[in-house]
Amino acid sequence: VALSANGPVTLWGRDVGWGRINPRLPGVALPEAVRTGADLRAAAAAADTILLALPAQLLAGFLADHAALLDGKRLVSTAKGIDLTRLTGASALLGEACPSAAVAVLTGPSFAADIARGLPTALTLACARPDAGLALQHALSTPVLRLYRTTDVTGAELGGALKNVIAIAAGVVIGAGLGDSARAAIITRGFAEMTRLAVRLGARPETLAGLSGLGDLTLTCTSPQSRNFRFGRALGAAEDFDAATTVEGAATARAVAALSGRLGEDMPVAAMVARLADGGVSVEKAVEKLMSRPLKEE
Ligand SMILES: NC(=O)c1ccc[n+]([C@@H]2O[C@H](COP(=O)([O-])OP(=O)(O)OC[C@H]3O[C@@H](n4cnc5c(N)ncnc54)[C@H](O)[C@@H]3O)[C@@H](O)[C@H]2O)c1
Ligand SMILES: O=P(O)(O)OC[C@H](O)CO
Repeated sequence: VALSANGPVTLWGRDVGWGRINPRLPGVALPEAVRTGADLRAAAAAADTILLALPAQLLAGFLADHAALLDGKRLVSTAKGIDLTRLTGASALLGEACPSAAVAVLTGPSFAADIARGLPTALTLACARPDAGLALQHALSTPVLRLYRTTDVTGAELGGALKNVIAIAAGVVIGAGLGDSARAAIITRGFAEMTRLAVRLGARPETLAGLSGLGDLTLTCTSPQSRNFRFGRALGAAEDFDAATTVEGAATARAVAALSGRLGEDMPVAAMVARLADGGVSVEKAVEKLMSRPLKEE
């Protein structure tokens, strides 16, 4: 919807039979410049830039089926997670499956419903190739969608993935009635964890402090529009949660636990989210464990 401000857009999906209004975006009709129902092969062949809006845990499966159609294109992933099997982000999966493609990630604080309504939004466009990054920044920015550019793909991608884990923790805090002060603590200590792991994996710290890290962390930890926050809130309140809803932070917390073990990095909040999401610890015990860790310098 947003990108059609810049020219024709083809929307491909397995389930676009809903016509011009997606029931998941009520009140937003697709502009005329958006064409749906296309054959993927023909749509991919005609495109030079392709946005892939797939959850992180499903991207590898999609690429196994369709990578040949995508190679050589400018590929932009919106996924915010770490693949649990390979312990990598979307850019590595895309780079491996499509070696001749220019790979980028589009990330930052942005609810689909806000963007579709044309509300002003600022995002990070990360691409290791400066020329392709500059071209994408200009091709994908609109009067209400402002893209900032970086070559730090690792930092941008990890910020977007790790904020979902911390958002679950923030939701747990609110759902369990632990208060706004505790939420501020979990956001801040969570941000320290995010930065530590990302820098260890090659990210620049300033990327984590930008839209893709701190910006998206702030949004996701404070808004009930966030699925990750709502999932955590349900966990904290011992309420049911719709298992069909995509909650990237749950699988990513498990991936972070595996990565932190491999790297010897202490990630106490992420480790606790992984255990909470798996039902391996009660909220009371998780809080007690986090609060009784040895006292240390900030
Ligand atoms: N929804 C948002 O507001 C938002 C905002 C920014 C980033 N993101 C990120 O974008 C990614 C996708 O999010 P979403 O909200 O669209 O997820 P979603 O799970 O709600 O939708 C994903 C869509 O992908 C389809 N899909 C899954 N596997 C497929 C396959 N093999 N072939 C074709 N289609 C397939 C599903 O049918 C579904 O329609 C996530 O990583 C998310 O964190 C989402
Ligand atoms: O609904 P969430 O928690 O997946 O968050 C959506 C976007 O990542 C917010 O930037």
